[in-house]
Amino acid sequence: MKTALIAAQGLTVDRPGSREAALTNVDFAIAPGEIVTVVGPNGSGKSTLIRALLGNLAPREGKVTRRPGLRIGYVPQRVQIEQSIPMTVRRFLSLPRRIGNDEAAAALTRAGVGDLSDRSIGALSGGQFQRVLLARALLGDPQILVLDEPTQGLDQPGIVAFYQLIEQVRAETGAAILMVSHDLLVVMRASDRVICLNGHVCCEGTPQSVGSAPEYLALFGGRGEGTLALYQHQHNHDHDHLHDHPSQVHRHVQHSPDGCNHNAG
Ligand SMILES: Nc1ncnc2c1ncn2[C@@H]1O[C@H](COP(=O)(O)OP(=O)(O)OP(=O)(O)O)[C@@H](O)[C@H]1O
Repeated sequence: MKTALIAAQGLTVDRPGSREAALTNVDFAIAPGEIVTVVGPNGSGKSTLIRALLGNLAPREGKVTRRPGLRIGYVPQRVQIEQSIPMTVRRFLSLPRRIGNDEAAAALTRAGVGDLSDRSIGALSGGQFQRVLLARALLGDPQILVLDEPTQGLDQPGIVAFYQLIEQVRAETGAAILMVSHDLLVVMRASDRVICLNGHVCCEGTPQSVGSAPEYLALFGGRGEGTLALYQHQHNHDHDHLHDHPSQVHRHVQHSPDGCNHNAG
């Protein structure tokens, strides 16, 4: 792997205010331009991993290394905006750091919402607001974009459109993408790697081809083709036949004694 932008070795992180681990012995690395999707059920430690990688949470054991001077763009899981406070999109982009009009316009255009600058934040749809958050994360020309469940609350066409946008951002800027999703089945197809978390790294691999699931293509009416993939990871299957299909291989890293309990394939 090219020199990682962010790497972690043997990361064990406690739940806040507790000596109980939210994450145990996690190794992680993301290279420049790579798209990595972290999936896992609720409470599996996805946000904890992101916070530890960003340096916002100190690990009990292990270490995190970030490339010196690394520019990170972060799209948070939830942002509480007081609807009654009148604030335009343009002004929102200047919080907390004042930015110039050209920079704001470029970021909004790149996020596909170049026409929303003067709109009130409170009047945006969920999908528009996500794009404004993305625009804000793009300010400062990040080398890596970190998105914590960015498609939460979007409908399926909205998810497809958002993933297409992210692919475009990667193509145009070369930024690496680290995306978190609680959806165990559907991931962004452009992901170079999918990491399945359940308190530890349960398994990782490439996303499965959506072409193998005609009912899924039917569901999306073709709109998801090339964008979404099913990620199958039954834990009771035979791996031997996968050697003929390298694109379908995933690697089981470690099992907890009581199993991963999230068979979703
Ligand atoms: N502020 C907190 N105080 C106490 N426990 C917490 C706190 N934040 C997270 N935890 C616990 O740490 C564990 C991991 O939580 P985390 O938010 O990382 O999971 P997640 O995979 O991101 O979940 P979700 O999909 O629901 O966002 C959970 O058991 C959770 O209850």
